[in-house]
Amino acid sequence: MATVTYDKATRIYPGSDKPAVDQLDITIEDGEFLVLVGPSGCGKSTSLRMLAGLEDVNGGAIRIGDRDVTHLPPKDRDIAMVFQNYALYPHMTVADNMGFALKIAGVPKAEIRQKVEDAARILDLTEYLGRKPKALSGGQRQRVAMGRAIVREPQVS
Ligand SMILES: Nc1ncnc2c1ncn2[C@@H]1O[C@H](COP(=O)(O)OP(=O)(O)OP(=O)(O)O)[C@@H](O)[C@H]1O
Repeated sequence: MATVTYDKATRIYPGSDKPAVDQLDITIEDGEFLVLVGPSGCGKSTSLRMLAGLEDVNGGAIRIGDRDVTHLPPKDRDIAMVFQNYALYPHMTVADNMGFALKIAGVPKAEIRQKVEDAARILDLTEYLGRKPKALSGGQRQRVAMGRAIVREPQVS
């Protein structure tokens, strides 16, 4: 894990005259669990998407540990994120969904199986590993999306 720093980070969407996120200044310490609370449209998702590299930062900077990631592409940031719609692959089982990023990264099959089984135990998903997402409840789908983030053991999740 690592410290995450927003240093007056600002996002102005093209065509908008008002920042969606205006000089956000916050440090999230290594191991700290932070919840962003605020009214709809106040900029919570935009703030997370800036950290993940899915939105341009138009002012200020974002750092992960000592690295300035402000202009790094998402793939170089070592971040995992769970999206609101979970973005699960409908044709894959729960186990394959959870292990997919590791498979792409070339991790050996036995190691993937072990990591997926460990994450499934934590998330109470063991009995669903062979199911497809359409046969799961909303909460179970959400936990699969979390499992997919956990198995990668990223620096930030
Ligand atoms: N792609 C976009 N283009 C232009 N404006 C956008 C875009 N995405 C979000 N916004 C605007 O930026 C502001 C912040 O949106 P954001 O999605 O970060 O809010 P939020 O706090 O996560 O809201 P919610 O709680 O409803 O999910 C809103 O006014 C929204 O309309």
